Amino acid sequence: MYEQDPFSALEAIAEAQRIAFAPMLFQTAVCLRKFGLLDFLDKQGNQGATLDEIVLGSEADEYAASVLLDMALSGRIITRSANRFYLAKVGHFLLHDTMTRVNMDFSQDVCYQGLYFLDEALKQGKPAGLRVFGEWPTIYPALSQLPNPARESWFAFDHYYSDAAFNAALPHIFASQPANLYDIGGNTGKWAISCCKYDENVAVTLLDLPEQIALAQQNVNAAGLASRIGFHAIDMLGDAPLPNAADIWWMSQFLDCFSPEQIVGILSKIAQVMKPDARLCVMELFWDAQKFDAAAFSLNATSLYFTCMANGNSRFYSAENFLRYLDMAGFGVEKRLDNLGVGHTLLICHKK
Ligand SMILES: C[S@@+](CC[C@H](N)C(=O)[O-])C[C@H]1O[C@@H](n2cnc3c(N)ncnc32)[C@H](O)[C@@H]1O
Repeated sequence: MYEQDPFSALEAIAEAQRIAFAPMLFQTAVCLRKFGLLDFLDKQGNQGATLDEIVLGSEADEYAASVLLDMALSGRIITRSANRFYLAKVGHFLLHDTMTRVNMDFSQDVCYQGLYFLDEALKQGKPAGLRVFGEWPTIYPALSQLPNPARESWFAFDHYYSDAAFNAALPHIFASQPANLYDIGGNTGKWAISCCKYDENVAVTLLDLPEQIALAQQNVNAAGLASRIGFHAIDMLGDAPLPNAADIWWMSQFLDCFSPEQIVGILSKIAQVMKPDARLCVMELFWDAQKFDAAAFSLNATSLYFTCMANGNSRFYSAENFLRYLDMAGFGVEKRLDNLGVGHTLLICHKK
């Protein structure tokens, strides 16, 4: 992957301008959606629309519509012929594709303002952009308190990616009929609830930071599963002893919240206490395990969210590096399943 320079000189200088003006193109796309221009052009279909018709059919006045439409032409979001504008394929996906919408909302609502501080975050190893929302050392204790729309967009992004993979992972996890499952970094309780619905005999314990547990508890109570899902408030980076009754230690999109040293530290502590026949099941997104270039691009872009907004020292890893961390912590990979859901990898591991 990424071994060739794919562009001619002319293509490369054009590409460089797209990068130089990337914020303008991005904000144009956000506004085209927000002011209803994409929606209107979509409804117009093959008929297209003139500027006057777009002004009447959207929330943009003539000036706003005209600057947005011109940039949208250059961004290949729309086309124009004989004074009529038409939605192009890129515009269609910006409007209708759930993954694109979730990614754009996350970029705009969670990351955009804070990313200005990326250089500071890189130099200090701290999430310097998080200050746009408040004073926290990392985003994790702040998740349930983030102002909207940042909070909603954060959870929509997180769930969009894990939900699809959850369904695909369930049969693999329950093949060994675990009686006890720990959901480490269980967040809102979605996976814990899915497990209890999938297998009526399993008991789940959700381990997360205390701030996060409160939110998960509400969801579990609402699902009527309070008797089967227990909670254990814990900082996995701290010294508190770990419980050790699990047959499965499940971690989904959890270890990407940590630096390599922290990952090896957390996994080593688990290896020390886990039952010999228990399994560690890690579901992660690896950029070098993706089928599509756009997926690797999205993951590498999201790593900068970890740098600037989340904690300043974590990322989406390559599978190549991550497998080394598992090995260093004393785990062997028994089974690797790529391309679950939207590009997840499930690693079923045993203690060596
Ligand atoms: C990206 S979310 C993953 C949520 C969920 N497992 C999923 O797949 O959608 C990471 C979770 O790890 C939790 N977390 C982060 N740092 C933690 C720590 N030091 N100890 C325990 N939990 C932590 C966060 O509160 C959050 O719920």
